[in-house]
Amino acid sequence: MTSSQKNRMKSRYHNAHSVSLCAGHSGVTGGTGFIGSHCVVELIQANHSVTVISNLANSVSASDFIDTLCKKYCVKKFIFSSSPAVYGKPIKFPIKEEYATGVGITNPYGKSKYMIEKILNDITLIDKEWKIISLRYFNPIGAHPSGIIGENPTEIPDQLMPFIIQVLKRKLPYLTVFGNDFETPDGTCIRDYIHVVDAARGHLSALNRIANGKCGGFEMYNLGMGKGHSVMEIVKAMQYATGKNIPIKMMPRRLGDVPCLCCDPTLAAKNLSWKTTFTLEEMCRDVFNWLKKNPNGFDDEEKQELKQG
Ligand SMILES: CC(=O)N[C@H]1[C@@H](OP(=O)(O)OP(=O)(O)OC[C@H]2O[C@@H](n3ccc(=O)[nH]c3=O)[C@H](O)[C@@H]2O)O[C@H](CO)[C@H](O)[C@@H]1O
Repeated sequence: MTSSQKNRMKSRYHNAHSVSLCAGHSGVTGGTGFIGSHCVVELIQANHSVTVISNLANSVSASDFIDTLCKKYCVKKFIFSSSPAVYGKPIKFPIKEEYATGVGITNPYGKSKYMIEKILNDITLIDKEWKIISLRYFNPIGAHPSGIIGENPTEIPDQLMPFIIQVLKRKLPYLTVFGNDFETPDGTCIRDYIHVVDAARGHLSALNRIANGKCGGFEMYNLGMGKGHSVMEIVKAMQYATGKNIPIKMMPRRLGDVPCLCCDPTLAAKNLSWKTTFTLEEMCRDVFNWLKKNPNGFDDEEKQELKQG
């Protein structure tokens, strides 16, 4: 991997973790791209092998994206980075793609994902040239097993694993556990965690489906292990992987958190020939490996590269 390729992967990782999962797709044939979360947009432009990454936060709406960017670059086939948040507060588990979306969504993030999915679905109904796969990936954690790419939180993170990383780095004194009174075995929320490499593989599988002409229009897939782990199980697994104590402080529930989000990944297995390959232990192992190799995140490497000119 050249240094510029590595930098591109890194910048995607910094922009939004969902977009980072797209790393390594620049070899994909033209006309295919991704819309990541937080309005980070990547287009892989037909024939020119040009990757345009624009952080368009707050400056572009979904309809602007379609009307201007997609039409301008002739991109009618892409992967949309969606979220299980579109399911709102599901009543049945594990969650299947056919379950209702849009009902009881507890946060604006989930609402925007839901609305964009609806717009994209409509587009594929009107114009059959559009082929869009929406990937609802559950909770991606981990790092590349090489230890070259990993999560590098710079501020106080909102999400669980980045927060634990900051505690392990002693940048934060303890992990705040949001609620231990949920209707789950240990009272803490259950999520379906997947390794970032599995999530990246899911993108490749989805791209292959589109490239092979098998995508019927707008399709959506759950990317998850099909097995949930509670916040306390994640803490214990990280303690085991690192051999370090992770201090915790119990706090009230966080607004919008649902007790359990755990998927049925059968459809992805059937249509995308995709399933997870990493265990929770391996996710934690790779986070720790990344941390050991990069105690200052990307900072040291960037300084080194600057020195070398
Ligand atoms: C509301 C929201 O934006 N949901 C997104 C968030 O899901 P989640 O809200 O499930 O992810 P998260 O990592 O923020 O939280 C996971 C679990 O850990 C708990 N927790 C989290 C942080 C912390 O400091 N302490 C703590 O206890 C939290 O209450 C939850 O039960 O991220 C996912 C990807 O990773 C998806 O993109 C979800 O759509």
